[in-house]
Amino acid sequence: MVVPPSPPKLPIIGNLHQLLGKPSHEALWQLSTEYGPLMQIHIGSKQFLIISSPAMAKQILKTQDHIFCSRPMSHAAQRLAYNYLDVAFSPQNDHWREMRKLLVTEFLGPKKARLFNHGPSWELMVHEAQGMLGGSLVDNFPGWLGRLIDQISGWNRKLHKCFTNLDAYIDTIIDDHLNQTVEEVSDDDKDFVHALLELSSKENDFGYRLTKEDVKALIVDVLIGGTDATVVTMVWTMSEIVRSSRVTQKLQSEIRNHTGRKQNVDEVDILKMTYLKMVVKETLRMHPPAPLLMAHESLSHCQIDGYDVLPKTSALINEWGIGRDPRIWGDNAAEFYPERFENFEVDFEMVPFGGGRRSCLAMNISLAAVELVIANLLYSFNWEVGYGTKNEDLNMQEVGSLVVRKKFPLCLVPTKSNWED
Ligand code: HEM
Repeated sequence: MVVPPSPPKLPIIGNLHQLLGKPSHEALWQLSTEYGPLMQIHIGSKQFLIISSPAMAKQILKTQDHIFCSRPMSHAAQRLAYNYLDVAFSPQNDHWREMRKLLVTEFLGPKKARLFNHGPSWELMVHEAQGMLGGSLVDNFPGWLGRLIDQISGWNRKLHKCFTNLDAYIDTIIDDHLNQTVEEVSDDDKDFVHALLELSSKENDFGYRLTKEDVKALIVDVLIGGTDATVVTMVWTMSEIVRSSRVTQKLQSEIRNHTGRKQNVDEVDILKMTYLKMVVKETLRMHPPAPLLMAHESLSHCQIDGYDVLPKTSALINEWGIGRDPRIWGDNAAEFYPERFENFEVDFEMVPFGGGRRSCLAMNISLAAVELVIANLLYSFNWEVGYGTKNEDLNMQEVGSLVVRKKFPLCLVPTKSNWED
């Protein structure tokens, strides 16, 4: 057996001590500069394969996708996703396949069911749930030690409270939908939850009838995974635009030229806006909302680049690090420069939506939503950071591990632009 290079580890904890004190994606990127693009680390008894180059990412997401298409089990995912009834956290199995097909047809298919209205309180709850999904010791230290630490540290109590709140919140979403009368909701008004509830009252086209728990688990995916990642991307995009007057001017003139004089920018106008697409792409290069994507677990033994990889190894692709690597993006890798995509054919250098069987199924609608929102914000308004801070000095600090967002909320002051005069 030839195992991938690995930093020296300590008894019991493995490499845990090398990840403390900074975000995991940063610590892992630093280690990879010493141990290479295919590195193995251990946290307790669990092994992880850390991927830090486009060539190795291609191995996981394409060449050996049939092997790395499962997800690791974790206590938080099991609890928050109703015992893996969802898509995102479910191991590879028949239920996952059914749910994924269903999400694609109901959420992204011709009905293109819109997102439901979350109300004001969802954000905090979602961030709390994402925090829980980042870490239970019992996942990496099975047995009495992990259980004891999770009990003493209060982690179990926290997970229970988080799940109870989330579950109650999802119940209210479902009840609100069930209480609407046929007259109140026209076909055009129906959203994703209406679509799911209809499917729980009859078999779908694939002969499967959704249970209430299935419906709840799919709402969790959209809430915890989808909506937040899309909003986070909008915030990073707007932040990068505002920081650069050059990008703002170039983008505003593209948006206004292609839209002409009307109330709003629409989906058809967007199709012609090539610079806007490059701006969003550049944002995702520098600020992928999921910096390590989601772990892909191997189903069987395989070889990558001459190294042996054992079954049940979790592969983490350091999208954040690859996106900032000067060996790929040149000396200006740290600069927000959307024009780089004029001459850059992206393959596995950028995979902010993952790839292969477990890729994000909402890539196209999410990109379209981000582009539409940004175009409308810049069409009629100019934006200032205000409060005595220059636009170029906007604070860009990050926070979070599963999803990385701006540490400080983005507060901007709009002024109506009179560009038409
Ligand atoms: C800008 C917005 C978004 C980004 C950057 C994003 C990113 C990702 C990433 C990195 C993954 C993991 C891919 C992998 O493991 O290879 C993923 C999976 C997933 N995403 Fe998204 N996502 C976004 C929006 C959405 C939305 C709006 C939905 C709503 C339906 C969604 C639903 C999912 C689901 C269900 C999965 C799991 C797929 C599977 O495991 O089979 N995402 N997404």
